[in-house]
Amino acid sequence: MMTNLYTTIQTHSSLPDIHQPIGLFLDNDFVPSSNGNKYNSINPSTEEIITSFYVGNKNDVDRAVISSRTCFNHIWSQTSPTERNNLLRNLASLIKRDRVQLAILDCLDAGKPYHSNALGDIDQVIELTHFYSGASDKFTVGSTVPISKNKYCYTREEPYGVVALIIPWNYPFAMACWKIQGALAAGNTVIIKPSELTSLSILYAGQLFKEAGFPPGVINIIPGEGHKVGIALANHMDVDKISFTGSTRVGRLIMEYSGKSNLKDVTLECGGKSAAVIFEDSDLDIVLESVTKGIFHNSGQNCTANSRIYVHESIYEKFIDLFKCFTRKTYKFGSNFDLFDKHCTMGPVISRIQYDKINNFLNKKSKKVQIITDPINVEKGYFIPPTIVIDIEQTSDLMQQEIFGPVVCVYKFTSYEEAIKLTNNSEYGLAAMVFSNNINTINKFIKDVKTGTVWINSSNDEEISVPFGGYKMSGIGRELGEAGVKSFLQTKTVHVPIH
Ligand SMILES: NC(=O)C1=CN([C@@H]2O[C@H](COP(=O)(O)OP(=O)(O)OC[C@H]3O[C@@H](n4cnc5c(N)ncnc54)[C@H](O)[C@@H]3O)[C@@H](O)[C@H]2O)C=CC1
Ligand code: BAL
Repeated sequence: MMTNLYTTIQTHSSLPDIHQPIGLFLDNDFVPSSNGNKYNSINPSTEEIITSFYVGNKNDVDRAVISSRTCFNHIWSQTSPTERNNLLRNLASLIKRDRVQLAILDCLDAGKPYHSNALGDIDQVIELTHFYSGASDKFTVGSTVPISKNKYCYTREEPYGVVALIIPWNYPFAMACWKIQGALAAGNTVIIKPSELTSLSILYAGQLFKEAGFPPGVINIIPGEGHKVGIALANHMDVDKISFTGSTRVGRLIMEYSGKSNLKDVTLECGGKSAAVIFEDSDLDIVLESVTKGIFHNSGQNCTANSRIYVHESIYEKFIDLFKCFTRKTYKFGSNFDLFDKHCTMGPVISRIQYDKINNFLNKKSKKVQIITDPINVEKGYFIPPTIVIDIEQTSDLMQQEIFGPVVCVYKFTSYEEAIKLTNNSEYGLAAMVFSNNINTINKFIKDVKTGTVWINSSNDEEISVPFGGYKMSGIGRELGEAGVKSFLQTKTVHVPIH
């Protein structure tokens, strides 16, 4: 019997149907998994099945590693930086050509409002791919070190070889490309495991990698569950490097798997509980625009979401009133909760599990805590309205744990010293936002805060050309910019005598 490896996904009549691959992408072909197992993709706004797709297992991971290793040894390691740059440039054009299809898939699969979120995610990837299409001969250079009149040393920056990439569901296509493009520019072959919740856009992109001209085995895509495919990749003795984005809980496991297998290099982008600190001299229009986007964009499912807000006591009441109004005006579910509605700026959260987890956080709050939200009436879908929590204790779970939903805790402070102490009182250290018109306050905050990113009078306006990553338990290493290529290179030192 012929195995069907494609399906057609239909959306609105004004949008194209999608010719969707549903197999594993191995050696530039879509193939069934070795045991034939499939997983359903659920639309979080309707709870309906979009399609089902093949999910891999340890055998499929072994096949993928052999393919990636063979390709690395015999083909990809022989390519020049210019050839790699050209292939990435082709890829950028193809992603641009199929921007709408990719945005539709992330909209359906991850519940992203099509106009206000999904298209923007793909646009970021187009920019990123252009950026990295000039990277192979620029961010891969070593250095020359003078030693003495009889000797110098130089370093070569070399790819690891086979790298495994494990990504989450909050930005399905973007998170995949943040890693893939950098790893390829550095000259590695890659095996990517998307989240089992959101595998469609990266599978679709398998066709684009092939069309762009990447040889078979440069990019293999093995969808599947973390406890099967993820573990098999992280434990594999012939995977040279692993780059992971997701929860801190799983990030710790990835380190363990590396330690217990071949000590593969590890990059981790994990959780966050980022604080926005609003001083009394800040511009409240800028504050409102920034912190609402910083928590409610993508339904709060951002590792850098400003899920804690500390406000100076002198403007606290005023801020709460304005914040409520601005949120009501700006973050709206589409009419009939339709993600394709032009006015939709807020979607559901990803899954029933996340929906229950977020509601549990809210239900477990202590009596004195107040929740400001507008209840919604919806029959289907994992919709949680924007939720502002006040009168909350700094030590509570809501304040300390990553909720990963449209929930923000607001707390008042009286002095700079208290504000910075509260900000740094977190096991995470991904990002912080400071709002003030006083350059001295800002400079002091930048120096004192223990986070990998600081936004000044803004929040979550990402730039693909600068490093991104966390202090403390938010991770190890950096992505994006030059760092996003360097993290996929290892250094070889050469000692050169001069006789
Ligand atoms: N910082 C971030 O970007 C993200 C943070 N999270 C946090 O994690 C919480 C739980 O979300 P999950 O989807 O369960 O995240 P997760 O960390 O379990 O999943 C992320 C990726 O890791 C894989 N994975 C899971 N267990 C694995 C294992 N033992 N070995 C190897 N790979 C494994 C998953 O299949 C997925 O591809 C969220 O509520 C949020 O707090 C989730 C997604 C992204
Ligand atoms: N905006 C992409 C990374 C994150 O916030 O999860």
